[in-house]
Amino acid sequence: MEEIQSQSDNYRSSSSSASSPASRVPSSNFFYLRKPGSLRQPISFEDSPEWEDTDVEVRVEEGGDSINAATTPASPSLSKLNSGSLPSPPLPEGAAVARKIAGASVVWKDLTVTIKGKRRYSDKVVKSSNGYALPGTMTVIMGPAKSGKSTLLRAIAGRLPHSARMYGEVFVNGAKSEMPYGSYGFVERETTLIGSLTVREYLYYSALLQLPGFFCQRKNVVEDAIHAMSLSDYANKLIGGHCYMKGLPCGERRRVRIARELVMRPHVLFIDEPLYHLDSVSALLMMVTLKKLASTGCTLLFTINQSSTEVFGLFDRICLLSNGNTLFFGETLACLQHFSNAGFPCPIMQSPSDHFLRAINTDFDRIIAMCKSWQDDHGDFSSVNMDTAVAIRTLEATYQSSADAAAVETMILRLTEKEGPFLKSKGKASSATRVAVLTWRSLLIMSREWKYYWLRLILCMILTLCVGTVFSGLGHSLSSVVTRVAAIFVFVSFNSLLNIAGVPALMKEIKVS
Ligand SMILES: Nc1ncnc2c1ncn2[C@@H]1O[C@H](COP(=O)(O)OP(=O)(O)OP(=O)(O)O)[C@@H](O)[C@H]1O
Repeated sequence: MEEIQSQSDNYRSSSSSASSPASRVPSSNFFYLRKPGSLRQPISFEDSPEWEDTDVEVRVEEGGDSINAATTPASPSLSKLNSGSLPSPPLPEGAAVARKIAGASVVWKDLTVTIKGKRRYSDKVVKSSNGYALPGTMTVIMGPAKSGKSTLLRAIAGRLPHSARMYGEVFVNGAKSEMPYGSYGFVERETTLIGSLTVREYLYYSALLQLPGFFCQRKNVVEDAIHAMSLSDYANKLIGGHCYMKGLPCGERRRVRIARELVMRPHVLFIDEPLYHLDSVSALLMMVTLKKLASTGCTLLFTINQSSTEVFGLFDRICLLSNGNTLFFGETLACLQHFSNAGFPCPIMQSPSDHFLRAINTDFDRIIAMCKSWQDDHGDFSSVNMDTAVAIRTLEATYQSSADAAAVETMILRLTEKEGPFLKSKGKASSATRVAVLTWRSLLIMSREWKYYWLRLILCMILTLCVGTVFSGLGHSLSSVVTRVAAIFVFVSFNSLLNIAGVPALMKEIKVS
């Protein structure tokens, strides 16, 4: 402990400015952070009056904060869906309504995950993690690469691979049951999109494949999803990105993937790395859009490797992981205070997320060792002048004995002491509908891609001729050459036909749903 203390002091003195830890926590204005304890979202399902899966129209004042009030244009669908409540007075034309989704409280307790390698189960990838995500909030799992972020997210969502073993408990609305189909959405880091459909078409066909009911009812959920993900400007554009078609920008493609899950109107949305490969502007736009979505009541839980200061300021709670260990869980501003208390105050002008990851990412040790001679000549190029392993141990020990950890336990107890309403399954599209959609969509795609289809077919024929020549040159009999060539021809053209028709992507969708 003495070693830790001396290292902490060493770190403190090497940091760029300000001596007292408390004074190092930047003002909320600087980091766009709200004050600790100022979250006013419902803390459990009981506090969420709109539990049933209905929409509530809320008048939005003109000039209201667009981040804090998600608005959708008044549409007949909303009033129809709201039929269980008293009829509301007609809204003026063009008036905006804020849509309320009943989020669900998600709690994970003592969650540990091991993954089976070639022979045996690995060391723990996630170790005794505790935390919770509440309706109307954004909770982020942050940490360096390979720290177990995606594994924790998958474990909470019940999406671990078969090779993984999970210990501990996950509660949804206080109950230990699995989340039924359609009550939650999970957005993978990379999912296949069908390039020759427009955004609207893609979402429409996804809705048809995923939801039961009539075709016309899907239009409303699709329009809502487009609006929620700020995709209105791209709704009629081709997704593209293959067969020489110009694709949508990376940020919009990510938002389309999220919108695809939103057509189910999930209570909880899990997203693995929503900012993956996004530049800073697209990342901010993505986060503002997600913040808007969270403000409608949905519970958002996602992983992030790193973020800018502005983006960091939008998060409500943070779960900081390093090598599977939870170094902090709580409100974002409290995390800054936690680092400060442990002796790692965030230097002025440094992004909190950069600072956290700098302090806990062991890869930096290697870089510093590599640059040692250069560093001697040019002074310290890093604000953290301390063994990362020691920093991790210090932060973990400080967190375990902190009031933050105790507060998390109390909150978990509160959220799990009573079972709330179970989430209901949304039902599935019938097999007949799926077959019809598959056929119709494949025909549509082929009609759009026939040019590329024939191009591939011609390429296949050239390839076949070349292969045939090689075989003939090797002295095979004519009949066997013809047979082989025909087999290759059929195989390659069938394969390209399937690819073009978007069948693999569709099969994946059916499998997931
Ligand atoms: N299916 C799997 N099979 C074997 N090992 C796995 C599997 N999934 C994860 N791991 C291992 O678990 C550890 C944590 O992986 P995980 O993907 O959860 O980390 P991460 O923080 O999300 O990393 P990144 O940001 O790089 O994706 C890694 O060492 C990884 O190799």
